[in-house]
Amino acid sequence: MTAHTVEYIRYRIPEQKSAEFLAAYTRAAAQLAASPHCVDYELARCEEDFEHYVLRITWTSTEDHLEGFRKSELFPDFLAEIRPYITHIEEMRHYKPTTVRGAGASVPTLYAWAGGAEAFAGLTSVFYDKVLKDDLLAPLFAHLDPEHARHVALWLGEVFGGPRAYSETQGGHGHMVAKHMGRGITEPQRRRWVNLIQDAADEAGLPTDAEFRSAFLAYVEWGTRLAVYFSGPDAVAPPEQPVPKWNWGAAPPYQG
Ligand code: HEM
Repeated sequence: MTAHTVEYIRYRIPEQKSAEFLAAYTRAAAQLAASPHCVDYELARCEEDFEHYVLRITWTSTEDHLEGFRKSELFPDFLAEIRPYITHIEEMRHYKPTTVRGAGASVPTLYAWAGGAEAFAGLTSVFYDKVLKDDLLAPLFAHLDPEHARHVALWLGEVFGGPRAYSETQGGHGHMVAKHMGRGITEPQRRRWVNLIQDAADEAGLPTDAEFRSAFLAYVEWGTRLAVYFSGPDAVAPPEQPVPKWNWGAAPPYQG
């Protein structure tokens, strides 16, 4: 369960009022957009019956909606726009999302886009060949488990939307974090890791499109900075949590 609350407001608006209703909500939406308590909103119109509309507003919590937004200086302007339509409301209630949620397959995962398990196995094989020849990194990996490259490939595959292979065979997020603890990774070593994995991505033939590589690098930046933190003297092991999931972010794949 997330803390977020989804408010659904169902309207039945007579056809002759629909243009002014939409215009009023277009203006009222400015107050939602300005509210730190509002996560997102969407007004949808029924395709089968044009008089039906559903407004979905995700609030940071029910209390934030009722005590935050409704008592904020944004609310009077919001209410002034929508007041004429209050009598047309058929339902206005708060809902809590359940665990049944997810994304469909209309956008391929980064894992599928990269080429699946084989692509990540190729990447980490090239990468650790480089690591073991590298002056800054080789000392850190002096006692490398021969299975290491394969484990990291499973990890990356899971992070990028592939099967839960690392969680199911290696022990999940906590196990991966523990592998870095006490290793005292320095910033120059982290940066070298970042550089070498990008060289390896080129050599292993991972896709070179801007969208894939920017998402890939964003994860590598995030993950390596966490690795440095967890390897340091002040690290506190996190509570057990699922392997992070990385997605395309602001630039989804170009599917011309
Ligand atoms: C996105 C960044 C990173 C990822 C995804 C990653 C992934 C992993 C994983 C999955 C393991 C455990 C392997 C296993 O279960 O056998 C591991 C271990 C390790 N990682 Fe990382 N790592 C990252 C960053 C770094 C960096 C920046 C360094 C050092 C410069 C580093 C050094 C190590 C070392 C020394 C081990 C232990 C190897 C051994 O077992 O001997 N990692 N890493």
